[in-house]
Amino acid sequence: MPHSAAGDQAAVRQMLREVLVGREDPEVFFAMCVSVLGHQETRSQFLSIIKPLSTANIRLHSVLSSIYQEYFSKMEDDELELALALSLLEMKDQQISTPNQLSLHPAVGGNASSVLRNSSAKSQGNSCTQQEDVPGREKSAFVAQSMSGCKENFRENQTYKSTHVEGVNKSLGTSQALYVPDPSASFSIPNTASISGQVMKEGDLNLSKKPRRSKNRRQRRKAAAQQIVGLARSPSAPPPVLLWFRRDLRLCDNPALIRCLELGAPVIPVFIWSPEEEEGPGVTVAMGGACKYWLHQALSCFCASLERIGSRLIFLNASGDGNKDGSSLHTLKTLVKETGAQTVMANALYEPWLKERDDVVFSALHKEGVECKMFHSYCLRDPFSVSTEGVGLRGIGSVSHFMNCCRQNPGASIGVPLDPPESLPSPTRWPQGVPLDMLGLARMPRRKDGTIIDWAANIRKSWDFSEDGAHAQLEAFLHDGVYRYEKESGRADAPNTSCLSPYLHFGQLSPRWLLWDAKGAKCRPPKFQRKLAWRDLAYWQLTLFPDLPWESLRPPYKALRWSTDCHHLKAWQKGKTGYPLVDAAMRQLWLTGWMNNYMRHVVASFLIAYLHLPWQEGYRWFQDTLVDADVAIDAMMWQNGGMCGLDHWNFVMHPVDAAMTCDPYGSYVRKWCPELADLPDELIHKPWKCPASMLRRAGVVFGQTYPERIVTNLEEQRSKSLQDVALVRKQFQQYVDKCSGCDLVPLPKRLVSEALGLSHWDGAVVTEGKQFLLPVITRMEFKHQLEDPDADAASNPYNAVLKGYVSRKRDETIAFLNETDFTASVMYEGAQRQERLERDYRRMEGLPPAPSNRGRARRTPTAKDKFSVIPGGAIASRN
Ligand SMILES: Cc1cc2nc3c(=O)[nH]c(=O)nc-3n(C[C@H](O)[C@H](O)[C@H](O)COP(=O)(O)OP(=O)(O)OC[C@H]3O[C@@H](n4cnc5c(N)ncnc54)[C@H](O)[C@@H]3O)c2cc1C
Repeated sequence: MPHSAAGDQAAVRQMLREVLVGREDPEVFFAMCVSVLGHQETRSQFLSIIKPLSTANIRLHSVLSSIYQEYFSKMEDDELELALALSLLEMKDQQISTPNQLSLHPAVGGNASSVLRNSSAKSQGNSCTQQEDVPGREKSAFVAQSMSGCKENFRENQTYKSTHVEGVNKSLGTSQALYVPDPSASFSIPNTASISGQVMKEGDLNLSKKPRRSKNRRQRRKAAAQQIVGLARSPSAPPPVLLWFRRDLRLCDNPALIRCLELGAPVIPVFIWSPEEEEGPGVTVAMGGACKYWLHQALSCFCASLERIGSRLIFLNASGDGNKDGSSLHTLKTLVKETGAQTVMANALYEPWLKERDDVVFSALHKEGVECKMFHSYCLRDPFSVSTEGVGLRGIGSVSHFMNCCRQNPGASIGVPLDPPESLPSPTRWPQGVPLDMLGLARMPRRKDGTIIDWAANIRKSWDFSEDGAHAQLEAFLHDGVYRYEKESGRADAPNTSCLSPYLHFGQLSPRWLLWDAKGAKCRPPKFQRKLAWRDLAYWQLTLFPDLPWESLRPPYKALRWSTDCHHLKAWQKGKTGYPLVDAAMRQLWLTGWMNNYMRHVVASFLIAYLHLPWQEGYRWFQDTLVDADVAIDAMMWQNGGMCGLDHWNFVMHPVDAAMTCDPYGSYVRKWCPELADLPDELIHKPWKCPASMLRRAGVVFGQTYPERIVTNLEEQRSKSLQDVALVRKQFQQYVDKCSGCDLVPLPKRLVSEALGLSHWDGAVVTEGKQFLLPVITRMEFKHQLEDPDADAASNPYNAVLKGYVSRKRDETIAFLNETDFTASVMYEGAQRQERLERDYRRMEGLPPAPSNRGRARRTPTAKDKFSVIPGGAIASRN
């Protein structure tokens, strides 16, 4: 495709429209202009290109003008240095391009650096169609793509969707439709990350890098362009930057990482292991066994990713040799001295004790002349900036209230996900770290005979711990599970949820990236998108109530009579309660480090409402065994389940009724409790109802092959739980609102200030020790129970035990089925015996098998299937 200046300008205008609709950043756009038009032409034409904006979008016009001014106000010297750096880069690039590649694609002669430096270089006749065929030559393809008026190829390659935006086109003086790129469009990008005056290493050009999903290409182009801007701004070799990785183990959408690149300095990625700091002041079990194991694997994968882009990850143990105070601050100070770094960058964490640690570290380093920058990316909203202003406190704790707060006080925009860098400039000398194994994250216990107990073998089999694994999981979900998410995310027997929680927890996937992809997917269940709001809500609550992981928020509930039966606790932990659904879930947790949300509700209800064990026990076990154990989410959920959080679960899951809904054919139970595999579907969730002959045939012996139930009278247990709550509410009436009957919770100072309309906490108004009490969401059955604390649960009209069926009619049917299930099971057994005899007879006589009885064939569950519907009412609408 011949090159034309008109074509270049058209491509630039096209990009400008992208900026206007917010799909591209002004800085990126400017960098594109430089690469497409060249230095001189950008200098002479840029202002006229953006002129239409001076009336249509004054703000954007002024942003672009100032970028232009800043760039061209650089002194001659800077430009010379930049040119030198780029030509070194170009030389190196040519050296490592194999002759094969060049001869295969003779038309591809230039690269981004030469184009940047000299606009004439771009006229070497690149073709858009060549881009995918040129391994390691993406720079040229990128330039070709953005230039030459190659609109046809441009569209062809990118599957553009036509979206007409009249006003915008008008302001750009064109009648053309505005094209919005399909997120799945493919782009090639330049390999340009280097620092001025520093020769790139081979690894920096990343020729061998596994191509990422095509969906990312547009964004990768953006990051690369940002690097161009960075290059232009940092002409001399600066001291290295310490990039402090914590729970942001990813290359994609990592603001601190991209910001480092923009500085144009060598980057030293470090990871500091400091378990005491992680744990914080209370009992958080912030890094349980499964999490540590995941972290170890994730660090190993991330280290490999960094190596692929020419860098590495330095591991440091805060309490290692020579670091007596065992702090991250001490470790960083030492590192600053050793490397001469003058900047430290990181992405923020929001656990209050970690934020406090970070504040201390950054202010101490700052005092020593080190520039420190913290970026936000762990949640969609910075939890410290979410405010109730304009919304009030009514309904606090619910996700709807939280979303209202975010809507009312939007704060900084969520923005567009950032692309991964293609390379990372490395320092001339790396500091010394320790091997990853030395952090002791994946250390396994040993038996007396010295052999290792590899408890993580199944976890290893179940997960891909890498960032690529996260993206593959996301993609798989958006192609399949997402279509069933809205109605069937509660199914235990089908993978209908995203299984992304550990990746989100360790920052291998950013919530913004997830949101962006979920919004771009064909099927966008609002329920799924709300899940990310739940996640943010948990962090917000933790910032408001730092005691969340260990102390009940509702004061009376601290006095609840909890059971101390450690046998029950052990049985629950090991999946030996005698209730197949609970056992299956707890065994899945132990073996894989995960279970879905519905199952977490089931086992939590069982622990709290039926075993009366304190919610903190559940929280701690989850923290130790979940690979996604997250102090904020786990604590919020267990507090709510434990009846003392800001919100109440308005339901209790019955271990058998829930099973009929989430595992109607028993396949989930068969998988995790194989000793029950031969029981029929109808009775697999209640083996104690099986006739002895059936148990015998299935090889089930209670107390031997499968445990006896640890509690038998569930209704009685439930009533006791309800009565206990009524008792403490009666005892601590000062925490029950007389008008509404709701529980009252002491408000944290931050919320008091907001309620009083103070923009900052004012010590003079909100005095220490003075409690402000707020009525919070309270279960109807608790309010009712207060009238007659000794009444049993069955007589409470608001009884929160979910039957697992949507309508009353269904409930009645099931009640009937429950009553008759023994008779039914005996009849079923008779029919099966008949079938077996017939089968044996035919086999003996050499007859073909009997044609299958169509009426009996197992149906594939559908949305209309009574078992396919997750419980309605409370849980469906609340999640
Ligand atoms: C008692 C209990 C304890 C829990 N402990 C944790 C925990 O330690 N860590 C954890 O990540 N989740 C926890 N959850 C929430 C939820 O069960 C998991 O996030 C979910 O099962 C993870 O699977 P997924 O990625 O397939 O979820 P999806 O349904 O696909 O949701 C996508 C993402 O949204 C977020 N999310 C989903 N549900 C919730 C929720 N209720 N609250 C906050 N964020 C949510 C998670 O990050 C999840 O990965 C807990 C739930 C309960 C009932």
